[in-house]
Amino acid sequence: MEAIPISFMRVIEGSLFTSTSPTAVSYQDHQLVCIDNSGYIERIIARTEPDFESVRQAASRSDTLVTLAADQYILPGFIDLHIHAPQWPNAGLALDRPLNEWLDTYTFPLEAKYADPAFAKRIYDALVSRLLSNGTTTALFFGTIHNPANLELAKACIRHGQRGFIGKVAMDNPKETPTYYQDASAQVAVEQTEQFIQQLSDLNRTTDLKQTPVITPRFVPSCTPASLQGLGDLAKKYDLPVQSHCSESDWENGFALEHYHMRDADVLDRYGLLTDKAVMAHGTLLNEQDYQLFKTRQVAIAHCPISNVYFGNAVLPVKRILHQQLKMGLGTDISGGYSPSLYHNIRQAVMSSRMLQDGVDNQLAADHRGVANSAISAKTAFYMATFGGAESLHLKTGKIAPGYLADLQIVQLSTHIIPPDKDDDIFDALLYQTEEQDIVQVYVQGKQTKGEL
Ligand SMILES: Nc1nc2[nH]cnc2c(=O)[nH]1
Repeated sequence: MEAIPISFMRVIEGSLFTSTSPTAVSYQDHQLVCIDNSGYIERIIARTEPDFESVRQAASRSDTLVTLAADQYILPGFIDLHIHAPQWPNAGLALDRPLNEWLDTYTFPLEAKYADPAFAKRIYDALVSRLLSNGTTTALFFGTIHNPANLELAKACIRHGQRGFIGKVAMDNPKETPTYYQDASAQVAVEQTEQFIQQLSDLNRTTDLKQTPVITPRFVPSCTPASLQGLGDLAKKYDLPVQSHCSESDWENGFALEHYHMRDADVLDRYGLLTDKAVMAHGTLLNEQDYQLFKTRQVAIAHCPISNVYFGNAVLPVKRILHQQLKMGLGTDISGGYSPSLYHNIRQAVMSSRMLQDGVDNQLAADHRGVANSAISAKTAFYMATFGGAESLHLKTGKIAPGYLADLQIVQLSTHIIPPDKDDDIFDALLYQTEEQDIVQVYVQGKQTKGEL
């Protein structure tokens, strides 16, 4: 009996790299990545398998075959685990100011402009397409306090084909937020968060690419105990992800100690905001006790290495934290970080970790200068940008394997006149050299969002 040909939505023929652990990457030469009609990878067929040729020919006949050039590679799409969508127009501005001054003079005045949904639509359209163009297939976004603008962000994600996790920002503490940009009360902050949950649920009825609402207390200083409590209750009621900033700076750490006589993480925990679906940005000043709390609650950390150079007051000890098996992904933190590219953040994560290991004060003896055993490899940074982020968001993506969502980027290694021949060298060259123009195609749930359509 003749085998019934299986029809795939798309078949991509090429070589791929995917993480297998926080320190290892697998290279698979010349495969067929077969994507089913729901956007999942159904099979990966090696050239040595008996039906490689028949599947390839069937895909070619049905015009669903994409064949890569010899210098192109398939990588998982990246997950930006911390990004402030409204801050995109400020990328690169005022990074020499301290965090609280930067917020007051640059960030809050810009975010207040999103009271105008037309302004929001213009910026969010530009941002979402730029992120996809940089290989980011999923993003965990902070929005603003305004729901019409937050809905524009969700609609931009759907229009361009990006998976968004989106938070209506809650900030109701009148002492730490400007009158022109604050929730009128804790009740308003919580009610509008709940309203946004309903609005996204309605919007999701119109699309296969679901957008997820996220409970988003900006950070402890901008919220009152009443809003923190109300938001913790909502997270439980709807079983939703939570995002906030935690121990990002000495100032933020000091605020919790002064006002609550507790550590920043303990304040969030008191109000039920540290859950297994919580993602806390930065954490540069978390201590060993905080790591234990995060481990117990299964909280993830969004490491934002470029931003941390400006606002973090310390280098996050990524290797130590991953060693304790905490979940961790990578974020751009636009506009605390100036770049929309997770490639740039991968590089900075490696560089910062090496500076942590060697130390920075040249007047100290070598054995007192740094923190031993801190350097991470590009493989570890890649793991965070892919599988680490996916795991933090409970998503079946970030890996190229059967059963995973086909969120993929096709990258061209065009910069080397003499291309490296070892897999490890090709991988490093890709991570260190890729810029936006080298990402030739991007797929989210198997649907193409960048490249010739
Ligand atoms: N980096 C950063 N930290 C914050 N803490 C509170 N708000 C912000 C923000 O917008 N960016």
